[in-house]
Amino acid sequence: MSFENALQRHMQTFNRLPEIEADIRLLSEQIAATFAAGGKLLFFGNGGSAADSQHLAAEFVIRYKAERRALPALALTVDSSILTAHSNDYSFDSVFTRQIEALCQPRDLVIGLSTSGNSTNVINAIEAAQTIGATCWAWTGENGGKLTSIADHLIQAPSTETARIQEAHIFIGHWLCEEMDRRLSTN
Ligand SMILES: O=C(CO)[C@@H](O)[C@H](O)[C@H](O)[C@H](O)COP(=O)(O)O
Ligand SMILES: [Zn+2]
Repeated sequence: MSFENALQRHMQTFNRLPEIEADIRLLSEQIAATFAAGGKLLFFGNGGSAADSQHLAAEFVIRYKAERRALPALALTVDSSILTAHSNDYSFDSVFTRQIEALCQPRDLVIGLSTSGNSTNVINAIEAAQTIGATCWAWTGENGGKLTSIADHLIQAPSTETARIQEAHIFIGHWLCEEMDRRLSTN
């Protein structure tokens, strides 16, 4: 794909983000309510979405732009001992499920990122979190895959291309951080 073509596809995806603005705003309200109630955010995904998970968890725990209190968020993609022990002894399909069982509480909000919507370890972890009673969001592409019929709520980035979907996901994540700064800023 040429540079111009990639940029055009990126712009097309971003121009369509207002189509899902209501979903993004609902998530923002739910995240604020989760923090207010003493709950935490749990992020997970594979590959680029694993990177997005830890990137966003860090923004909440450390800071985005404004000074505000530390916000509780965890990425289930970062502990190499947990990831390797579970995958070696059990299965990669349940690598996030085990951590959900250990860490997730009913008042938490779970965000599983999967551009295809079909990654088994993401699906299994969302189902485990639903059993616990947490609120479960899936961030996918516009097709949404299997997660469309499983997650409680969806952010369906308006593209079918993995890279463009990931670019939209990180934009949405940053806007959510922006919103938490606006609500909780102390300066
Ligand atoms: O970053 C990329 C592609 O841009 C890849 O690492 C990509 O995230 C991986 O292939 C993932 O395994 C794809 O999984 P998913 O998004 O379909 O759940
Ligand atoms: Zn990537």
